Amino acid sequence: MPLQSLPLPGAELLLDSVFLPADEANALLAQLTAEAAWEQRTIRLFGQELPQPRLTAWYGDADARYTYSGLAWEPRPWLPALAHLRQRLEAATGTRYNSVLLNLYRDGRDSMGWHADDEPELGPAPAIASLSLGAVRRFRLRPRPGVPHAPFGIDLPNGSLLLMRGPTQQHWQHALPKTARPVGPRLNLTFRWVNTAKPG
Ligand SMILES: O=C(O)CCC(=O)C(=O)O
Ligand SMILES: [Fe+2]
Repeated sequence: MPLQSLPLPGAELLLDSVFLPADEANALLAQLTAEAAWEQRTIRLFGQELPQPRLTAWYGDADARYTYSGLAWEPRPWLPALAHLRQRLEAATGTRYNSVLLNLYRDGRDSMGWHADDEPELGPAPAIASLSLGAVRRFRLRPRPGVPHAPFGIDLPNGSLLLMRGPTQQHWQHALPKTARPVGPRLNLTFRWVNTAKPG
């Protein structure tokens, strides 16, 4: 299915809810859950070190170093399955990516808080290709001040591709809230282009 545009002011948001067929998405979920180098990193919040409520792993080209939520990330070399997905996503979205952040939400207690992917390394209008595997979770968006729109939510099913690009990060924040519903694991991959710092 082609990417469909979601009409949000000040955003360019496109969704293909069946980018990968279910059998392929299920196989990838199992493979990446087993193979990725998962870590539970800590974040500093109000002077406290707290474990992030999810597991993460970062893969990319060797020079794609990145600072995210105040944490420095050294990319691990591409796993074959991730390199293959990168090619497919580059073809489907017409954009290049040099890294991918994997987030594993083990159950409904795992989550990601409100943020925008607006780190300087991503540039002013980053294209971020977000592939979801496993349990359906609701992805929420809320406008930053000045954007006349109510908060917005979309369910991201197994195998779906959400593309955020253009001014989306400037005008909107997003989050993956916890849910009290009993849900299985969900693995999300966000492919990004990180501008690499050139020495000297
Ligand atoms: O899990 C998701 O759908 C969102 C992940 C996200 O926002 C991020 O990795 O920056
Ligand atoms: Fe994000």
